[in-house]
Amino acid sequence: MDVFWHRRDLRVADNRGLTTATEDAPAIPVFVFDDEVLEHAGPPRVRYMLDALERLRASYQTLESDLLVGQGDPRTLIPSIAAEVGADRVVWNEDYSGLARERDAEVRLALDESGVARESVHDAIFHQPGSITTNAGDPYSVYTYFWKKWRDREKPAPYPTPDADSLADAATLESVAEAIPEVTVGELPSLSALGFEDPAADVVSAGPEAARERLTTFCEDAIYRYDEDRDYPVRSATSRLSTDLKFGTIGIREVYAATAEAREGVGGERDESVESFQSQLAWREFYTHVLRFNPHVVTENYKEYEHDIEWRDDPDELAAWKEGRTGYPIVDAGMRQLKQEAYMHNRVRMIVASFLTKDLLCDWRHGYAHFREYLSDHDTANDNGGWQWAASTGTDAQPYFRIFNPMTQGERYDPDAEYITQYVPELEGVTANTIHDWHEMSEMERERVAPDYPAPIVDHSERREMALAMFEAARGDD
Ligand SMILES: Cc1cc2nc3c(=O)[nH]c(=O)nc-3n(C[C@H](O)[C@H](O)[C@H](O)COP(=O)(O)OP(=O)(O)OC[C@H]3O[C@@H](n4cnc5c(N)ncnc54)[C@H](O)[C@@H]3O)c2cc1C
Repeated sequence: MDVFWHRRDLRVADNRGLTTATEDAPAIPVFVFDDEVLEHAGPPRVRYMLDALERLRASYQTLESDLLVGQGDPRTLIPSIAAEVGADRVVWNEDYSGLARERDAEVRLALDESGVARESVHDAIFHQPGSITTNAGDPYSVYTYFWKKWRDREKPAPYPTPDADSLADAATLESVAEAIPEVTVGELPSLSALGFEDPAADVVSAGPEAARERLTTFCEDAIYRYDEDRDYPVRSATSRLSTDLKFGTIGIREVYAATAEAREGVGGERDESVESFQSQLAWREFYTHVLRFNPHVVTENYKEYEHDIEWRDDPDELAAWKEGRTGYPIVDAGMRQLKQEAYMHNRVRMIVASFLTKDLLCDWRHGYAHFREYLSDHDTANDNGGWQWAASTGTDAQPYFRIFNPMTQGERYDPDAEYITQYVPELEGVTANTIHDWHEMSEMERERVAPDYPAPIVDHSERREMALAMFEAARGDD
């Protein structure tokens, strides 16, 4: 018998590790609530994860099996479970963050000591770290070159769902749960038992069925206007699959296969649009590779500057940003979408991140920590990549003087201020032109049209100059 250890792959379909584990012998599926991982989690993600686990268990039940659920340290629990069932092998899918890799190395060691074979496979991404490199064999630091190679590599088809015969029966799982006190059959702790409050946000529905529905709906229509519409937050032109991909409730091969099918027989702009979506999947893999080879980026700048960047870090300005009351409408709308939906549109993520780092001159680590707490799709690699890109400390090929103007960004990507007024009710009924001119209006005018909405907390042009000076000092420019 093999043990299959679920982590960020909460599904039975298109799961490479599960296919590997069920190849020669029936497998016993296990999930462990790891205290160390939970320390870094936020309520929206734990909510999604518990719901996804509920559905994972149901999938196993329809296959006449069940899910073993443990709580504690996988370094001891996984070897105990393996010993209890006399496992030939423990199998899992790779996780690429530094914390996960350290833990997995220790689990490997413990299994080696107890003489149980173990195997980990690459599942979450198509092309494993180290497989797409420069001609000199180094990992890419520039996305464009990475993308070209990623695009041209063959993409494997989805793995099949295992059948009932390839899984341990429920009675076998019961006997393990009876023998190990930290393990139950499928019993999931409540959010509060795990130390989390109910999230205030409306978290996206969890599990493979919901993910598949999002994928199907996206591939019917929005994928063909993705290239043109993806930057406009009100146009609903993106897939909303990020939380599903983070928890692996849908496999990357299944996602890609659906996009490849959508591409068949279409030409011109529709074809380009599908490719544009596929290139976002490549960004996800690019940042995974960056994190794998640079685990320090979680806390340190990816890019080296001559001197430390002297961030300003004003606590009141940071609080105004977090609460969505900076007086820059598109920024405030984004920050409020985050709190309401545990999600924010990509264009707006770029705008709020640029605003925090380049207008408030606040260290990207504060923004990253806030996103980590509130996003349901927080993913160390993507979140960190996004923040460091915006802060000019990351892999961006553009230099530090890429500074978004929050007013023109709002005007360009939300011309009718529909997104803004959806999340900033104080501006309801105010014309789009007035909203986009908010920074130029007199105090009296602002008071007249929207008395409850704040004046801009900083002057963008002044702050832009300060940001340039801050980066030039860090570069050691005269
Ligand atoms: C400051 C900042 C923080 C971010 N934090 C995260 C995060 O924690 N988790 C996360 O998944 N994405 C993050 N992103 C990337 C991007 O904003 C989200 O992936 C996207 O908005 C999710 O919506 P979607 O699923 O509808 O995306 P779609 O546009 O439909 O894209 C499909 C998938 O491709 C991947 N993807 C898309 N854009 C990117 C990107 N720029 N970088 C990496 N992967 C991408 C995601 O898995 C996404 O689900 C961040 C971006 C920025 C600028």
